[in-house]
Amino acid sequence: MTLLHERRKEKTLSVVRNENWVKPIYETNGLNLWYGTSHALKNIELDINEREVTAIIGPSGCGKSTFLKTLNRMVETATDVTISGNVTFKGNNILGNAMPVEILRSKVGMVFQKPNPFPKSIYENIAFGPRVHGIRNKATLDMIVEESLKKSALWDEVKDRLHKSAYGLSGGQQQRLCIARCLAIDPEVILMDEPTSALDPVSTHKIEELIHDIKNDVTIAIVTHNMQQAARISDRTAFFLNGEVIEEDRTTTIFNTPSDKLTDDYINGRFG
Ligand SMILES: Nc1ncnc2c1ncn2[C@@H]1O[C@H](COP(=O)(O)OP(=O)(O)OP(=O)(O)O)[C@@H](O)[C@H]1O
Repeated sequence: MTLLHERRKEKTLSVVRNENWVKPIYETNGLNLWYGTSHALKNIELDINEREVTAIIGPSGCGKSTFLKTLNRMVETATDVTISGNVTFKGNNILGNAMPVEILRSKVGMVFQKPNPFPKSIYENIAFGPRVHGIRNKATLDMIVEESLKKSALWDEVKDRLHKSAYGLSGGQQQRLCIARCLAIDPEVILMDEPTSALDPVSTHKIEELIHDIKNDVTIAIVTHNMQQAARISDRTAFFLNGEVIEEDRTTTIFNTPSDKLTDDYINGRFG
């Protein structure tokens, strides 16, 4: 039995005993993924707990983004991808069309490394998702736009230019706009793939504060190469290496007393 399997068993027992009770929103069991013949994810057993921030760390090419994208079915449908195992969202299997992509993505937002606002106004970027979900009333849309921009700490900076192009915003503001766009559909989860790697330290700090502010309402899984960032913002951390989860635990444990030497070596900069 691997360390992870032992941990899972321990966790199940502690849930049964109601100790350190956590509720996974995503559960992955025996998840394997191949790009052609290249085995990118190997027997992943990793939960994402509700209303926690889970950091996914590991060296380049170890499968972090592939895992994250699997959670909203972004890779599974690509040509030449083979996938096996289970991924459940709130107890329901999401793989193989078991849950339509539109339903899943109405609950799970995604933020990428490079901000990707639509070529529309700031207002229209935020109103787009709610409109797709059938909201037409202007007063309601105005309220959603304002609330989403306030939650993403952007309102004060853009309230006088809501109908100007989103492309006129700085990179950091665009990234907060993309987070606001996710928040506008009232998601249960936001998946973030290196959301600050293209940003300066001040913008990075604002995004980290934003993550801290919204984490009571929304579950966050974040891929990051920045160890300090993972330590600062996450509750749990999973360390990936060569397509496997080597170790996952409370972030304080991973950074202070990791169980696996590989984790220790990675977080202390001895490789990767
Ligand atoms: N579309 C694809 N087709 C073929 N191979 C892919 C594809 N996407 C990723 N891979 C391969 O799968 C492996 C995992 O890639 P992935 O992008 O998930 O790693 P990562 O840990 O996120 O890397 P990075 O930190 O550099 O972004 C790598 O070997 C990569 O080359």
